[in-house]
Amino acid sequence: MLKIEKLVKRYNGGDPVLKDLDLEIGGQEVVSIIGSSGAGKSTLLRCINRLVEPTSGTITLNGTDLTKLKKSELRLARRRIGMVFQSFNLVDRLTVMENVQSGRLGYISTWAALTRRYPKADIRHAYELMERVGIAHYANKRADELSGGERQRVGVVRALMQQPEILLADEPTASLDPKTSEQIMALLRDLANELELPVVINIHNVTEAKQYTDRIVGMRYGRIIFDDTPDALDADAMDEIYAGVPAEDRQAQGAAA
Ligand SMILES: Nc1ncnc2c1ncn2[C@@H]1O[C@H](COP(=O)(O)OP(=O)(O)OP(=O)(O)O)[C@@H](O)[C@H]1O
Repeated sequence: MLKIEKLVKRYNGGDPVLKDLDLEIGGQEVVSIIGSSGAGKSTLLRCINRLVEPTSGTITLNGTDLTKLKKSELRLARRRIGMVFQSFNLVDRLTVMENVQSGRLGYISTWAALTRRYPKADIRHAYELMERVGIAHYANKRADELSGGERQRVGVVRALMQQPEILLADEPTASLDPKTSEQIMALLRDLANELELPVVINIHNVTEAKQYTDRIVGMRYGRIIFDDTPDALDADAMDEIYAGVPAEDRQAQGAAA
């Protein structure tokens, strides 16, 4: 269970970009966060793993208040939070297996990692996950030899290797073509169910959010103004979330649905 209470974020003492935000995410829910550019979606996601430091408020993951952790404790806590990125964030010159094993960095010794002496159990687990997402045959290929969709599958497996308690995905499909994008969304949804893992996806494409996620959180100016099932996201709710965004831009974001 992730519980966010009264979260505030100001960058450099400026106006708050997250304003007393409350949010609870539990179980194997797949939650999408939508909202126009600048609404605070990325800031919210990055506060959860403290890539961005919250100004005030609490973020509790299964009983641990992440906002109170010191640096050394934070390193351990970050293992519990998997992250998938828009630009995949792979090391191009490393193989798929090496990239995937970097998800274990918080668990194994630096020496083992540097010499690529991965524990047998980690190799077995990596193969299982790579099989599951369809990239096992690429284990020894360099990451930069893969397509975007394949690279994102590597990113997903790397995050799952951490055995996280929650998976955060920051616009995971924004760099992909529409068909591949749908495949990755379906994969995230299915993995959430199979692994009983909550997944939070920051996404611009509202059509995909509606199709592949259980719950939609709509943000505007640093506040949550919609939190409901995809069916409840009607034209009025869309107008409220995207007020002022020209219709053609909503269309471009898939937000016309
Ligand atoms: N490092 C930063 N320093 C100062 N201001 C920032 C920083 N990062 C984000 N902001 C500001 O915080 C606000 C929220 O930005 P954020 O990136 O969280 O929005 P978003 O909803 O994810 O937007 P997008 O969909 O365009 O990624 C914006 O006004 C942005 O300019």
